[in-house]
Parts: sequence; structure tokens; C-alpha cells
Amino acid sequence: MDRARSALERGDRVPAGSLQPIVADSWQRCRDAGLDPRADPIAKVLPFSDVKRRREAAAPLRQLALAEMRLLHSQIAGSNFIIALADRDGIVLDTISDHEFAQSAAGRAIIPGSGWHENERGTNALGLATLTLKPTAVYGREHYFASHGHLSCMAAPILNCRGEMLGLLDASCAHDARQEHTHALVRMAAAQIENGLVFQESADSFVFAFHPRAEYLGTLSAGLISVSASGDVTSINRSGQALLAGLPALLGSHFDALFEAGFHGALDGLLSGGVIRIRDLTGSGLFMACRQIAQRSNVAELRGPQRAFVPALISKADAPDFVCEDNSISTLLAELADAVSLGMPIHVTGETGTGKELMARHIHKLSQRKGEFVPVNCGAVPEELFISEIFGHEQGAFTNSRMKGAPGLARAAHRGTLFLDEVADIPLSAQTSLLRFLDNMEVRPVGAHKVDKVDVQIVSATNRSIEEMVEQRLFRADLFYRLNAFTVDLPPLTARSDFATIVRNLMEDLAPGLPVTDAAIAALQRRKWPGNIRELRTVLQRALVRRRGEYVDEECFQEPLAASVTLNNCCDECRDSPLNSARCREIRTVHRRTGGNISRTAHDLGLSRTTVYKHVR
Ligand SMILES: Nc1ncnc2c1ncn2[C@@H]1O[C@H](COP(=O)(O)OP(=O)(O)OP(=O)(O)O)[C@@H](O)[C@H]1O
Repeated sequence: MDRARSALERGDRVPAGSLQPIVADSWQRCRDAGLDPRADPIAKVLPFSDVKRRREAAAPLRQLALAEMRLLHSQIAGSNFIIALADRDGIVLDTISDHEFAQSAAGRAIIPGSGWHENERGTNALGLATLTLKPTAVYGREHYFASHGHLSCMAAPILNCRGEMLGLLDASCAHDARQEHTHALVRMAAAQIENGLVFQESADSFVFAFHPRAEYLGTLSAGLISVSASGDVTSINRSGQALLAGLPALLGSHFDALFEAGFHGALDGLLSGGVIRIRDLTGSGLFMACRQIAQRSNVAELRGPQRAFVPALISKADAPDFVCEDNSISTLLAELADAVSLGMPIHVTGETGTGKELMARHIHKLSQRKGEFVPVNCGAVPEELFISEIFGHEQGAFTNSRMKGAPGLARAAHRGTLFLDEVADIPLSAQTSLLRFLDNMEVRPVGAHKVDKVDVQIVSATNRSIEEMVEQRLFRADLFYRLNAFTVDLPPLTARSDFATIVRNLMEDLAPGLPVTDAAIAALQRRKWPGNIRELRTVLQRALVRRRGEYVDEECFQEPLAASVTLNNCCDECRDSPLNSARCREIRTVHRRTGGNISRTAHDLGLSRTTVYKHVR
């Protein structure tokens, strides 16, 4: 390696045989592309809007991959690693890392949006695996750029059954800390994701596992084949293709072209839930078991008695107890249930009053966690107390410490949910501690030496654009990426297709049994709703006062515009107090001018963040 490296850095021919051929070829390509191995790599990072689009495009893959990444992380945790998921173009979408690695130069380079193409970053595992579609490891000084020489990276492509690349999984670590088995773990995780995709893409198909040995049916070396209700092959994993080598184990082929028993012959035994013996058409004996029954297939027609079907995506128990008939939300809810079951941090965005807190409580309910739902209003906690509020403090930890000591909200949320409301207002000084907590779920109260591990579902919410704050360096990008593994974006009230249902639902709550006319709903729908559902609720309350008959009609909403604007400019508490309303209006005006930034409003007006928060919430 020493000879190869000095030849490379001198610009001489690299001695033959001094490198594995795949690395030697890559060095040559980098040289041809004019990259200088002693210079810094070209470190392009896409803006978050692009990452978001790519994450959406890769949503089914991410859903499976994030679960595998967490598992992989738990297998290699503490060994100073980062695990990354990249999309088909080699752009990193998500990372999970040991805290120490995240702080290193390499950890700060492998971030969502970073691309690892060979022609920019030189020889590296992600770049090579993107080119070759093969699992690849690049150790230490095999990296083209000398500045990457302390890293070891292992990447494995994730392919669909047509052999097309969907994404890549990568594990990188300091070269001294590398462990031989990690490469195998990364390959296994990629294979597990590929298998998950067979199920995910084949909801309308049967999925059968097969292997020459029955005890291997549940392992990664088992073949998985998905077959439509008429016996056509809809997907087959890599192990399946290898086990059926020599046969047309391809998409669009038919079960009968692969196995002697034929589809209808095999199905009866398979649907009985047992393991059957079967021969492929080359005569090799195999064991086969059914892993999934096709949804919507009429199994009764295919065989005797009716079998259980795969349940619908949202069960009744999982349905929220607030209105969400709007398409964009109901689609999200199906995915949300999966994200919650994987324990992914969920980030809820939406204008004020769109129902973010309600959604956070729903997430807690979905998680079926026995612990508490613990809301923290990050905008209302004074900056200097933030860390001790979240992580607690020991008795006497502060000079003027009131207190006996407090466990902190993160511990109070153990086995429950920590809801970080107004998360954009977390002081920069506390963001590092929160990031570390998200990585290791460890709590160390201020002044304490002991560390406790907790198990907490994280939900955060904001009505501000954290993307912009990240660009302005007001919010840590790595913290943002950790918080928003899954985002629920609540539409403003004016964009909701279930507006009428929301009105009727609120009316039922405020005055059960009292009808509201369609004309009244139409009149409401024509208005602007800067305060969204919260404002609608207040307007309905006021209309009830004005109601004359046994129903609410459009006349109940004809309040003078000026009054309504003035009212909207004050918070509920100050509305009836001439003394407070002017001050309140000023706070709310500055708050709007600062784009909803509580800290800046507080600073500009010389008030505490808690005071500002009280008037703008
Ligand atoms: N889908 C819904 N159906 C009925 N009521 C709703 C719905 N969503 C929200 N609400 C009501 O609207 C009000 C505001 O909801 P919530 O406090 O959850 O909003 P928010 O987005 O967290 O607001 P903020 O950003 O100001 O904290 C509450 O009274 C809530 O019950």
C-alpha cells in the first residue's frame, strides 16, 4: 500500500498487484477525471428541499431501510460508526451514527444530501457500489483522497427483482475501529430490505419461501417468490434466483414453468399453513412455505375454505379521534402507523392551529406506549434552564438552586412520548445535547455523574421553516435530520377538502345536536383562516352567541370585519382587556414580522420568551 500510495501521490504508475483490481481501476478513473489525491474532495451537498423530494421518491425503501438501520446500529453500536442510506444516485438520505463519529470531520461529511460519486469524492465504497451494483468495501488508504485515509467504508446495493438499484446501505468508521464482521452485517441488512420489498411490492400476490433445507426457510438464504392469484411470478429475491439457476426465474414467468407440482397443485398444501415438499423443474428437491396470502384474491375460488386476509392498513383502533378525511392526511396516516411502530422520530409541521398537538397525541396513542405523553413547549422554557428542564438536575446543581433536584422531562417520558412543541425555538446551545440524546437515548441530569437509558418516542412540531433556519445556521442540520425521519405536514384549513366535516365536528362539540346550514359552511369556507382550526373554533363559539333560531346560518357569521381583525390581533386572554390588548397586539405584530421567531421577538421587545409565547400561542 505504501508503494501504491506514493506512486499515486507522485503521479507515477501504480505498481501492478499492489491494490485490489477494483480499487486500482477506480484510482485510474479518478486520475483521468483530473482529481488530485492530495487535495480536498469536492464536497457537494444538496439543499434540503432536494433531499425531501428524494426521500419522498424513495419512501417505500426508506420505511424498510430505517428499521434495518436501527437494528444494524444496535448490533454495531459503540464501535464509532455511521450508517447511511443513499438513494439510487448515491445521495445520502438518512444517517444513524454514534455520537463520537457524528462529531468527527467524516461524520460531518456523511450527511443527508451529500453525494459520494467517485468523480467528486474519489474512490469510496458508496461510489464504487453505485457503479458496480456489488457490495464493496474500501479500507483506509485505498480511498483515493489522502484526507479519507483514516476511514473504512462498506456499502451494499439494494436491488429490486429486476436487478435495478433502488438504493445503498453504507457503514463507515474510523479505519482503526473497523471490524471484519461489519461488512457481512451490512450485506445482510441490504438483503433483508430486498426481502421486505418483495412483500411490500406484492400485497396482491402470494409470497412463498423455499430452500433445499426446511430449517433454512426462515433465513436470508431462503428464496422468496411472489406469485399473482393466477400463478404469474411478480417478484423473486436474489437467493431465489440463485436457487433456481438454470430456470426462467424471472418476472412474468409462471409458477408452472419453475416447479413440478404446478401452481394449483402446490397451493392447497401451502395455504394449509404447513411446509410442503416440492421439486423444481430441474428435479431438485425443495421445501416451500406460504409467507403471505394475496390481498383481494378470492382464495375460496382457488381452494376450499376461506383464509384470513391481510388486514387493511389502518385498523379502527388506530383511527384518530379528530377529523382527517382530507386525502393528503389520510394517506399519511397509513404510513404514520408504520413509522410509529418502528419508533422513528416524527416531525409535525403546519401553520398555527392546524392540529399539530392533536396529531402528536394521536401518535402517542398509536405507539401503544404505557408511559406518559410529555409535552414541552420549547419556546416557553427560558434558555438557561432548557437543559435542566429536559434532562433534569441534581440537588444543588445550581448556585441559586431552589430545588431538591428534578428528574427532567426526558425521564418523565420514559416508555412514553416526549413532544417537543415549537422545536424551532430550542436554543442553539441546547441543540447539541438534544442531538446526543436522540442518538443514544441516555439522560444525565445536570450535576450528576450517573447516566440513565430511556425509551422515548420523539415527536416534534413547528410552524416555522426549519429548512430556512438550517440554511441560516440557526438550527443544527444534523439535529433536524434526526428529528424529521418521518414528517407529517398538516395543510392549512383553507386547503382542506374536509372543511365541512371539521365545521360540523366542532359544532357537535360546542353545541351538540344544533344544526349548521350548508350556506353557513359555504360562507365560512370563503374566508381566510390565518389561525386555522383554532380560529374557526373561536368564530363558531361567537356565532353561537349570535344565533337566533334553532340552527346556525350564515347570518350568524356576519360580524363587522374590523372587529374580527382586531380580535384576531389579540390572544384570547387579552381580548377583553383594553389595558393588555395594545401590548398583546404589538407582541403579535413583531412575532409575525420575525416570521414566527419567539426568541427574536423576545429580544426585539426586551421580553422573556415565556411572555412572548403566552401571547402568540
Ligand atoms: N382535525 C381536527 N378536527 C377538529 N378539531 C381540530 C382538528 N385539528 C385541530 N383541532 C382543534 O384546533 C385547535 C388547535 O389544535 P392544536 O393545538 O393541536 O394546533 P397546533 O397546530 O398545535 O397549534 P399551535 O401551532 O398554535 O400550537 C384545538 O382546539 C384542536 O382541538
